[in-house]
Amino acid sequence: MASREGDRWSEIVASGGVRQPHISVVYGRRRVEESTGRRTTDMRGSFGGEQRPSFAPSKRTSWNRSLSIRGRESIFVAPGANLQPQKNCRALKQPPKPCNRVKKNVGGPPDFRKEKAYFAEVDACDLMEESPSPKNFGTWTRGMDIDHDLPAILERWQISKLAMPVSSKALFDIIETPVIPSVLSNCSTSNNLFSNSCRTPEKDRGSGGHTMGAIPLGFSDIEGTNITASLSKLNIKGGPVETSIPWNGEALTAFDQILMVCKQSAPVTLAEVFSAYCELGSIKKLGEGTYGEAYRAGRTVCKVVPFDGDLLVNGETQKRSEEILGEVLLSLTLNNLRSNRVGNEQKDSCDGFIETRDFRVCQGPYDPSLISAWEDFDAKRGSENDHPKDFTREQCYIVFVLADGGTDLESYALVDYNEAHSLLVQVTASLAVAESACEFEHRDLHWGNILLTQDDTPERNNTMSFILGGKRMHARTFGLTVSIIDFTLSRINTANLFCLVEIKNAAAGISITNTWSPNGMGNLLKFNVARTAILFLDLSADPALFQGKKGDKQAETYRRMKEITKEHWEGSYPKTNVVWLIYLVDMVLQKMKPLAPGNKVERELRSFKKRLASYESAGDCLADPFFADVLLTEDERLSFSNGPSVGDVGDV
Ligand SMILES: Nc1ncnc2c1ncn2[C@@H]1O[C@H](COP(=O)(O)OP(=O)(O)OP(=O)(O)O)[C@@H](O)[C@H]1O
Repeated sequence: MASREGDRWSEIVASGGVRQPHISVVYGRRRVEESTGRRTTDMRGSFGGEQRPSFAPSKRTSWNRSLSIRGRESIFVAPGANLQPQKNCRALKQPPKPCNRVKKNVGGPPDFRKEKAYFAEVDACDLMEESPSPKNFGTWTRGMDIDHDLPAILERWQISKLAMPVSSKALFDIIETPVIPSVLSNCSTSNNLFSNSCRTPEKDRGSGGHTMGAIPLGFSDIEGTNITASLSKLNIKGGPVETSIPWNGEALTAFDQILMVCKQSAPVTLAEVFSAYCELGSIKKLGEGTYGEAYRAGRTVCKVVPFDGDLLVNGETQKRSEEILGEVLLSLTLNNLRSNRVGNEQKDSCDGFIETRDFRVCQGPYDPSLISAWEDFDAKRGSENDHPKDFTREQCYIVFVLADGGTDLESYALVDYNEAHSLLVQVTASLAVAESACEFEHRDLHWGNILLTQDDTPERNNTMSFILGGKRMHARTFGLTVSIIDFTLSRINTANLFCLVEIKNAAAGISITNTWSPNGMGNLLKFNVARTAILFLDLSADPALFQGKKGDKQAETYRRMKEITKEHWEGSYPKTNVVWLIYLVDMVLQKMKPLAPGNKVERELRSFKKRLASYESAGDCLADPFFADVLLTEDERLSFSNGPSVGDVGDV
C-alpha cells in the first residue's frame, strides 16, 4: 500500500501545493467602537440519549465575536446564469446586465431602473406563486430553483462602492492587488487552466516599495475590450498604484442589492418565508450563534440574522446590509464548489460546505411560531441569546435557507474511530479543495461550525467524492456526512473562480480571444481584474478574540492564527486551516477519550496531530499517511464499491 499511496500523495501534494504566505489587500475595513464582546470558554459535554451517547451541551459554547471586527467587503464571481425568471413568469424579460453596460456609464450614474422594474415584476409573480397556505407548502419549489448571476451581483456591488460618498470612504475603500502577469499567463486556454496559479501576488512587506493601491475597478465587460487599459493601470512591475475614480452618480444601496439577490422588491414577513417550508407550528430551533438563530423548517434549516436595526442583539450591534451582502456572496461562492453546480472541467469541487439554497429578506416582529420554538429551545437547552420578543415592526432580517447539516460536533458523540477518521478526512479534503480553488481559509472552525449527520444504518462502503487539482478522489465516510458552516471570519480569493467563468463562457460558445500579451508572455485569457478580489475580516480589530483563557484549545487556535498571519489578515496563510485541523484532532481526542482511553487509536491521533504541526496547508495535511486507508482513487473506489463490504480501518 505504501508505494501506491506514495504516488497518489505526490499527486495531491503537487496539485494542492505548499505555498508561501503571500499578501494582497483588497479593502479597508470599517472600524467601530469596541463592543462588549461576550465570550465563553465553557466546553462541557456529557453522554446521554438512547441510541448513541450525546454530548448535548446546556449552553452554546461557540466563540462569540465582537461586531467591532465586522466590515467585510466581498467581490467574487462564479459561473452564474442570467437572472432567471420564475418558471411560470414567461412574460418577464431579462434585466439588463450592469456588468455589460457600466463602461459606457463611466462618469455618470448607473441606471438600475430597468432592473428594479424587472425585480418588481418578479416579486409580483413570486407573491402569486410563493404565498402558499401552510397546507400547500410542499408545492413551493422556489429555493431549489434559484440560480444567481454572480457577475451581475458583483458589478452592482462594485458600482455601489465607487458611488459611495466621501464620508463613507473609510469603510468602502477598495484596495486591491491585482493578479500579476506571470500569474495571468498561467490562466491560459491550455489544459493548465485551473492550475493553482491565479493567486494573489506576494507583497514585500519589508521593502516598503509596494504600497497598497486602490485599483480602479475597470468594469471591463466580458469581451474585455478595456482589459489592456485596466491592466496597465495596475503598474504591475512597480506594484499597484493608487488611483481613484470619481463617481458622482447614485448606486443601489447594499440593502437594494440584497433584495435583488433575493429577487424581492420588498421584504416579506418571517411567517411568509417559513410557511413555504413547513407548518409554522412544526418549527424547531436547532442552534444559535452570536448573530444567527437556526431553525428547522421542514427539510431545510433557516438561519435568521437580524440586521440594520438599532437594537443591540445579544449585546452586539446588528450587522449592516453591507456585511450581510458580503456573507451572501461568500455563501454563493462556496456553493459554486458543489459537485452539482459545476461542469466536468472544474478543477476543484466538493460538497463539504453547507449548501445555501436561498436567501430571503424579512421585516417585522419575530413571528409567534419562532418565539415559541425559541422558548422551547431555551427551556430544554438554555439559550445564551436575548429573547427575540423585542424586535419591532421595522426590524429587518436575512434568512439563509440552508440544507440541514445535522448536529454540530460539539453536541455529537463520535462512536468509534471510523467516525473520527471520516470526520477528519472530510473536513481536511473540503478545506484542501477550497484552498486550491480560492485560497479559502475558514479561520473559525470550532466544533459548533462542523455539522454531522449519520445514516441510520451506516453503509460501510459509503464514499464521498471531491476533485482536488483536477483529480477526482474519494473518501470513505462510514455513513457520516460532514458540513462546514459559518464563514463569517473566512478569507477567500476569487481569482480562480474568474478563470472558471471565462472558460465556461468559452465552452458555451462565447468567443474568447487573446487580446493581451504583455512582455511576450504568451496568450492570455481576457481576465476581468475588476472582479478579482479578496474577502477577509481584519481580526486585529477585535483584540478580545485573542484573549481567551490560556490553555483553552479554541482560544489558543485564534492566537496561533495571529502568530501565523502576523496580523496581516488580508494575506493568504493556508496554515490557518492547519491549526484548526490540529484543534479538531484535539476535540476528537476529547470526545474519543471516554471510549478509547490510552489505546492505539489515541496514539494514532496524537502522532497525526504531531505531524500536522509541520504542514503548511490543508492540502499538505491530506497527504498525511493518517488518511491513507480512507482515501481512494477512482479505480480503488470502483473495486471498493463493487467488492464485498470492507472492514473497518481501526475500530476501537
Ligand atoms: N445548516 C444547518 N443545519 C443544522 N444546524 C445548523 C445549520 N446552520 C446552523 N446550525 C446551527 O445553528 C448554530 C449557529 O449557526 P452559525 O454558527 O451559522 O451562527 P452564527 O450566528 O453565524 O454563529 P457565530 O456566533 O459562530 O458567528 C450552529 O452551531 C448549529 O448548531
